[in-house]
Amino acid sequence: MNKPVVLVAEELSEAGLAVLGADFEVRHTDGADRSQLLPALAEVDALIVRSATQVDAEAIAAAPRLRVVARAGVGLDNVDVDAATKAGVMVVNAPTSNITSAAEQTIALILASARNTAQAHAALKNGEWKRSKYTGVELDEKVIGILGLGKIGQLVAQRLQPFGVELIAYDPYLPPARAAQMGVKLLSLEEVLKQADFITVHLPKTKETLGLIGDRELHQVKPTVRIVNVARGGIVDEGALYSAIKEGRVAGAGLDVFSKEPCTDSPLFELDQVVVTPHLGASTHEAQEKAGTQVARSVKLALAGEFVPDAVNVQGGAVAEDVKPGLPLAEKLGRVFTALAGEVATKLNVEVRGEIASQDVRVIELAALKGVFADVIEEQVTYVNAPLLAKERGVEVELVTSSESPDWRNVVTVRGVLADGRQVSVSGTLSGPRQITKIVEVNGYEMEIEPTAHLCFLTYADRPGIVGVVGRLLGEHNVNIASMQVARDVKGGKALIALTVDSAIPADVVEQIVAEIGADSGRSVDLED
Ligand SMILES: NC(=O)C1=CN([C@@H]2O[C@H](COP(=O)(O)OP(=O)(O)OC[C@H]3O[C@@H](n4cnc5c(N)ncnc54)[C@H](O)[C@@H]3O)[C@@H](O)[C@H]2O)C=CC1
Ligand SMILES: O=C(O)C(=O)COP(=O)(O)O
Repeated sequence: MNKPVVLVAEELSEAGLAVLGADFEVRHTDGADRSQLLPALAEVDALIVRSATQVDAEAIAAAPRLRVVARAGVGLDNVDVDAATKAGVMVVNAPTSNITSAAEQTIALILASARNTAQAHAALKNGEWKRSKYTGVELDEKVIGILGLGKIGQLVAQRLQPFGVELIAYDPYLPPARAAQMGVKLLSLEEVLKQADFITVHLPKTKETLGLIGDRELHQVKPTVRIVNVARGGIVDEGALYSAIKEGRVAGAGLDVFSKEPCTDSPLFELDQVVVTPHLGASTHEAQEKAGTQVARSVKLALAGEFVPDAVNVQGGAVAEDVKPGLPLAEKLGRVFTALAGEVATKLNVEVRGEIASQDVRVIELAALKGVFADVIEEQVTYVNAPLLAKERGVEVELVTSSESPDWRNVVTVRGVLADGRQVSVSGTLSGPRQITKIVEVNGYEMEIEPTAHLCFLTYADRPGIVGVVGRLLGEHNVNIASMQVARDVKGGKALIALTVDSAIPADVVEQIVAEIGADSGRSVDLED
């Protein structure tokens, strides 16, 4: 069998490559070069990038086999997560891998900016001993304004505390009590701009944050303020920053990131008050080793079809061990449901009853949805896009849980209402020590059958002679019956035959059976080809 192909589009640590091991074919390309990237994507199952590769809708469309995009770092602004989700492609990052490195780089730039370290260094190496020109400022007793008090912002706050500073922050999504625990006062953006002697940016680049610190904001700051950006270029508008420094409205800046990268030519580089580094926040051996190994592990899990804790576009939390066996069961029930319904339901309930219901079972709902759409949609259906497919088709989905399960330890039911008001349901369980998958209910009829490769369900008016007719017709078409169960509500009422057979029953044979026994419905289900 061919090994899954992992395309590494930017530098990945040796440790990361080692985690991937020999089970994958690892290919390399230069992700920043579109003419290399796009053709290289044609056959890949996984793509690993850092910040220089644009994983946009065009790139995703160029990768029909792609199952996971892994960002060996934090920021996902170079990955079109919505386009990936639509295509059923999982997106993962390594959310803690480089945060210490980014925080340390921030401290370096704050201090370098306060003490003119880089400029003095360059001058001295150029033979100039200039002491008064490079007189700086202390951090002691200064007010530091942190924009974005998330993982990196918090590490920066911790590291600045011993300098004797006052910490304030702007982050409307963080509870003030959490900030207070860290000795940080949460304020409005305007207040932070007004009060801060240093401003350090730790926001993600989003529609809201792009240009957040622009001309208007830079007219509100103290003229002695120094601004450090180790987050993303463009959050602080570069043109506005240039004018503010030029006009003496801002004292200096430390920049690790730029609106367009690589950036080797910028008006900001002409200003002596500006110290710059070429996006080095995550460039330490430690961060790269962590980022590489974390994403390699995620890629392995994703390609093995397992739950990936760092996935950013899969709903639900971590999957408990005793919930995991329920996933293939729920997916099968979803497929049987759609085969029984013959159409996509307008309303779906995924019910989980029994011991596992006390856990987070949202992933069972996802698995059921994946099954529901698996045989009716051309594109790949995954845990990632299944909820989106339901939403696009206007299917209302609800997860119902209960710890009560009278007959079985755990039961999963997929129940739906069709456009004409009909109800369809199918329930299953994992039975015995070997956890054998069993269907235990179809449309209200109790039964116990194993959902093997080929199944058939017939509903009809209970009367003698039906089993014989079904057996004869299947025999005539060389379809061997593996098992058969008959269930009914009351004698002479509605009955259901559930069959497992050794080969797919052709559609015309099902029609013939339905016609001969006058069945209300006949549905064959093929879970494997
Ligand atoms: N220079 C470099 O090499 C590195 C840069 N980064 C950048 O740093 C950013 C922050 O990373 P983390 O702290 O790990 O992320 P995080 O998600 O832990 O923190 C971001 C914080 O920003 C806040 N926030 C989001 N949108 C906001 C808005 N519109 N207004 C105000 N606050 C908002 C959130 O509430 C959150 O607390 C990343 O998105 C990435 O772009 C990350 C690592 C290395
Ligand atoms: O992790 C991040 O968000 C970073 O900015 C680091 O980017 P990089 O992996 O060094 O290209």
